[in-house]
Amino acid sequence: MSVTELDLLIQNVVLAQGETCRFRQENLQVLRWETYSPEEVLSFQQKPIDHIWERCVCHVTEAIQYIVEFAKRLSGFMELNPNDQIVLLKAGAMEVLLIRMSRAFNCYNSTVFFEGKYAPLEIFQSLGCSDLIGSMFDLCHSLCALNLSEHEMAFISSMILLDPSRPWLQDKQKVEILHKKLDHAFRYLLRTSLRESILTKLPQKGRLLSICQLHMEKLNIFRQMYPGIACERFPPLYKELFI
Ligand SMILES: CCS(=O)(=O)c1ccc(CC(=O)Nc2nc(-c3ccccc3)c(C(=O)c3ccccc3CC(C)C)s2)cc1
Repeated sequence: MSVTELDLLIQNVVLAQGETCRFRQENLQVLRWETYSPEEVLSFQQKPIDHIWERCVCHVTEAIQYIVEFAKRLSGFMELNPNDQIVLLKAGAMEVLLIRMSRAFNCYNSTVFFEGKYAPLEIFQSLGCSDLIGSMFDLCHSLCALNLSEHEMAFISSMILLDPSRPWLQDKQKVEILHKKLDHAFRYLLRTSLRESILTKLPQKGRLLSICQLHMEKLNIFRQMYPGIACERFPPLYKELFI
C-alpha cells in the first residue's frame, strides 16, 4: 500500500468513528463527575428486573445502530455480499460496543455513563447478571489503562468488525484483504505515533468473545424467566442480532 492509500484508509476509518458515536469523547469527559446519588442508585436497585433489562436493551440497541452505521462507512464493507455484512455485524457488533463503552467509563471511580449520569456497578444489580457486568467493568478498566485515542479505538473497532475468521462467511478472501489493509494502516499509525507498545496489551479476542457469550447466556436466562417481554418489548434489531 502506498502512503497516500494508507492515509486515505486512516482518514476513512477515523471519520467513520467520529461520525458514528452518539457522544463525543470530550462530552463524556465533561460529565464524568456527574454521578448518581446513593438514593438514586437505591431507586434503580428497587426497580423490577424486567424493567431494567428493557431499558438496558434499548440503550444497547441504540448504540448498536450507530455501530451498524460505522460498519457501512468503512471502505469495502458495502461492497461485501449482504450475507457477509450481516454475518460480520451479528458476530462483531457487541464486541465493538464493549470497546466503545470504555469511552464512557470513569476508571477513577469505576462508573459508566448511563441515562445521563455516571453509574456505579451496583446500579445494575437488579439485572441479575453481576458476573457479566463485573467482567465488563474489568474490561473497561483495562481499556482505560491503555488510554486509547479515538484513532486507535476506530481501528480496533474496524478490525473487530472486518474479521475474516468469523464463521459462515461466504467470501472470506474479500474480508481478509480488507482486514490486512486495516492491519497495515493501524501499524503505520501506531509507528508514526510511537504507540506500537499497545499492540501486546490490547484485549485478546477470546476475552471479548467470552463477555459476549456471557451476555447471550444472561439474555437466555432472562427470556426463560420472562418469555413474553423479550418477544414483545425488545427492539427488532436486538432480537435479530441476539435472539
Ligand atoms: C457506546 C457509544 S458512546 O457514544 O460512547 C455511549 C452512548 C450511550 C451511552 C449511555 C448508555 O447506553 N450506557 C450504557 N451502559 C451500559 C453498561 C451496562 C453495564 C456495564 C457497562 C455499561 C449499558 C448496557 O445496558 C450494556 C452495555 C453493553 C453490554 C451489556 C449491557 C447490559 C446488558 C444487560 C444489555 S447502556 C454511553 C456511551
